Amino acid sequence: MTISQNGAFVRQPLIAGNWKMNMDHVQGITLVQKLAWTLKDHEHDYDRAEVAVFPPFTDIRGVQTLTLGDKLDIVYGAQDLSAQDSGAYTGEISGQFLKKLGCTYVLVGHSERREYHNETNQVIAAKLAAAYRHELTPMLCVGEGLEVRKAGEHVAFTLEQLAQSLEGVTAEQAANLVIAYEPVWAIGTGEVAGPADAQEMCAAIRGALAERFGAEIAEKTQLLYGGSVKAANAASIMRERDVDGVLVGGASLDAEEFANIVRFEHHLVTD
Ligand SMILES: O=C[C@H](O)COP(=O)(O)O
Repeated sequence: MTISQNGAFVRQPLIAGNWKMNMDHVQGITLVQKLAWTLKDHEHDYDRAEVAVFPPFTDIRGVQTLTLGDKLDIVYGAQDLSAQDSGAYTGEISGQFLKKLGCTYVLVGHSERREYHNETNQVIAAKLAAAYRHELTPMLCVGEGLEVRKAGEHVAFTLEQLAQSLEGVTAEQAANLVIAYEPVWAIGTGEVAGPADAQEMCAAIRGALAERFGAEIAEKTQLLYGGSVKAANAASIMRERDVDGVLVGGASLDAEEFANIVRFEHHLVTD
C-alpha cells in the first residue's frame, strides 16, 4: 500500500470477498445486508477502500437488486465466466449476462478453477478476452503450489503463469485489470504467506507488468494478496508497498470479520 505525500493512497485499496460455493440466494442477501450495516457503523474507517463481493451466479440478481435499491457502496462480480459469448455451451455463463446484471468484476483463473476444472493458462487467456469484450474488469488469479514454493521457484513459476494468462491482452486493456496473488498452499489452510512473501511476489508482478505494458500502467494496477486472510493479519499484509488489497475466501462469509478487514486502516494505526 503506497501512500503519497498528501496522505492519499496511490492506488485505491480493494477488499474483495470470494464466497466460493457458499450462500444460497437468500443467505447471500442477508450477508450483504449485514455487511452494509456493519460498514455503515464504521463509515469513517472504510470510505477510502472499495469493497467487492463475488457471490455464486444464482445470488447475483439478488445482490444487484439490494445494492441498487439501497444504494449500497458495495460492488460485485462473478467467480468465473465462459470464454464464449453465446450458443450451445450447456452450463456456461456469458460475460454479457454478467454485464447486464451489473457486475463490475469477474474472477478469472482462480486456483480452484485451474485445479478442479483443468483450466490452463490458454483457457484463462481466452476468458480474459471474453471479460474485456463485455467490459468487465478481470481479477486474474495467479500463484504457486507448495512443491514449487519449497523448491524456491515460486517467483519464476508465478510470472510464467502471469505471462501466459495475459497472452493477447493489450496495454489499453491492461489499464483495466486487477491481479490477485494467491499461493495455493495458503488457500483455506490457515497458512498465511508473510507480509514479506506477499510483497516479494507483488513487486515481481508489478515489475513484469511494467516490462509488458509500461511503467505507468504497472504503477496503477491494483495487486491483491489472497490466502487465509483474516482481520488479524490483513493490515500487516496491506502495509506492504505493492500490496493494494486482499482477496478473502472463508473470512468473507462472516460480515463482522469481513468488515473488520475493510477497516484495515484502523488496524494500521493501532497494531
Ligand atoms: O479467493 C479467495 C482465496 O481462495 C482465499 O481463500 P481463503 O481466504 O479461504 O484462504
